[in-house]
Amino acid sequence: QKDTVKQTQGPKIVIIGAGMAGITAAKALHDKGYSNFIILEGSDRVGGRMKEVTIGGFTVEGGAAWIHAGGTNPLHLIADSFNLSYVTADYEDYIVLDSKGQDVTVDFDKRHDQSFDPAFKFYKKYTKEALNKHKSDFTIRSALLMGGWHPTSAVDDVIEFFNIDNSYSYVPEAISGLHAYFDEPYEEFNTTDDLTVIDTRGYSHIIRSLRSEFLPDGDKRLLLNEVVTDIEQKDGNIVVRTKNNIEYSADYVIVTFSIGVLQHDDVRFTPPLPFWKREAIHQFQQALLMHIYVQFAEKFWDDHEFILYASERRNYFNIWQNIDKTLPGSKILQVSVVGNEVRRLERLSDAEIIGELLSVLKVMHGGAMISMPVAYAIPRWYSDPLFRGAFSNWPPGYTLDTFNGLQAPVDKIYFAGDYGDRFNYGYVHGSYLSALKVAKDIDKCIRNSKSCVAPFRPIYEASGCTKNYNSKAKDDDGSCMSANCPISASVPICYEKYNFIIATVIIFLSIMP
Ligand SMILES: Cc1cc2nc3c(=O)[nH]c(=O)nc-3n(C[C@H](O)[C@H](O)[C@H](O)COP(=O)(O)OP(=O)(O)OC[C@H]3O[C@@H](n4cnc5c(N)ncnc54)[C@H](O)[C@@H]3O)c2cc1C
Repeated sequence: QKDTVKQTQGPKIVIIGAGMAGITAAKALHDKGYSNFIILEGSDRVGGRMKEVTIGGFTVEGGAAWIHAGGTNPLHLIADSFNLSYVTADYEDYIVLDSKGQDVTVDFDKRHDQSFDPAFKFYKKYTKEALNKHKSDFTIRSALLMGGWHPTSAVDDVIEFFNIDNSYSYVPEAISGLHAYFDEPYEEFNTTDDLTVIDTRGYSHIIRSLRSEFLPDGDKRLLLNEVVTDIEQKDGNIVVRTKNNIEYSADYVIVTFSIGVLQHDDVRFTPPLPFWKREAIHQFQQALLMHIYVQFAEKFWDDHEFILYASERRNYFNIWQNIDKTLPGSKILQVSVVGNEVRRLERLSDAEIIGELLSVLKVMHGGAMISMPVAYAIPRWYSDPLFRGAFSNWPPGYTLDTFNGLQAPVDKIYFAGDYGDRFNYGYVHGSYLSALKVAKDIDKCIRNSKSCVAPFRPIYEASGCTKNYNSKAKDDDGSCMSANCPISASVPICYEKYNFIIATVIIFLSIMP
């Protein structure tokens, strides 16, 4: 079965993925007058990493759960237009328990206010200065150390975890100091609020609502269960092939699957993506995060919104959220796990995970007997080949130039997703903003070929090899590329081209008396 979708009106655009980015891009193109697009989605639903799960009759969020930075955030405005229910998250409403079940909130607050907070403020100030002075990147850990924060106890660890790992799903050693934005989204959208979604229709209600504004139910331009395996550029055309062995031809392709999927090479690009693009993809990060939900017959825990566990082992079931507070009567607890711990847990069986959780809850509650949960939900994003993790993150040393390469199209293949906005990466609204930009770029390009995004060329190539640079060069065909050029040379020279001159000079010198 080959290419059953015929070109009807305007250039053919294939959008891969029906999460926030894919649906937003399709809607933006529709709003600009394009109808000849299709959306290929590998799973059986619209929504991507916004996915509700039902536990004991209550709807909770297995993926994205918050609108980070409400205010004038366009996502917040969209949520309101579709009457999404949410409450403002209260990060000040917490209790801290240690491994003897003692309430150590006072110690937590003291260490936080006297030592962590001043160091964190130093970090933020230092970042602004470092950006202004074009200093090189550093890790959050190094800035905290410079600010005088030296964690030495389990309480210190949980202070750090709640404030940093909990936002970025990475340890402070593995997050870019220059580009980890703590304040910027809130300044941009004039707010201090994060909004916790509590809608029985799920957070993904807003994607389905956006979709229904331009794609009626049953519209053949949205195809579910179509896992793309290949994207091939052939004779000026792009062929998108799926696991079902169907080929879709396209003039433009918008890739919206996660940076994790791109990194795992689940989709083969022919010819392979250029080296600068592969660098940009593989050097970025896909953070790992797991929200595990457990429902009990009786509520035995504290009423605070967050219950923090000052565990002797860092990143071991440290952050518990009291869902009973936001969904009264649900008797549900949620625990967040990040990073390598997610890799370990996703390999365990549900029973093993629940066993570990119960042991921790028992310790936190002073050895109390805790009965088995009546229901649970354990979403596994990392091991799902359609996601390969939770959200994108900026690693230390990753430059703005490389980030620009991450956004750049490769010929007529465009990339949109939560890695697509400098100040809002990793968020649902990052995907939204990125998709709007890509739709605009494609529209401009279609209307006037001179307005297409200029081919990306990394700075390191531009500085080393200007005259003889060949953008079509392949990595291994011996063509004149940056790798063959002295990066810091004031006069760019590519060795291959000048090999014969060098050889001639050597022969001449060797035969000189
Ligand atoms: C546990 C967790 C918690 C999070 N918490 C928050 C939060 O509170 N707030 C927030 O703003 N963000 C949060 N995020 C991040 C947020 O969910 C994502 O940034 C956002 O949903 C990404 O949308 P997207 O459309 O770019 O990508 P996706 O939602 O991943 O959509 C891409 C789509 O592509 C499909 N796909 C993948 N591979 C293929 C293929 N080969 N062929 C066809 N289709 C394919 C996928 O099935 C998917 O539907 C969280 C994520 C997770 C997992």
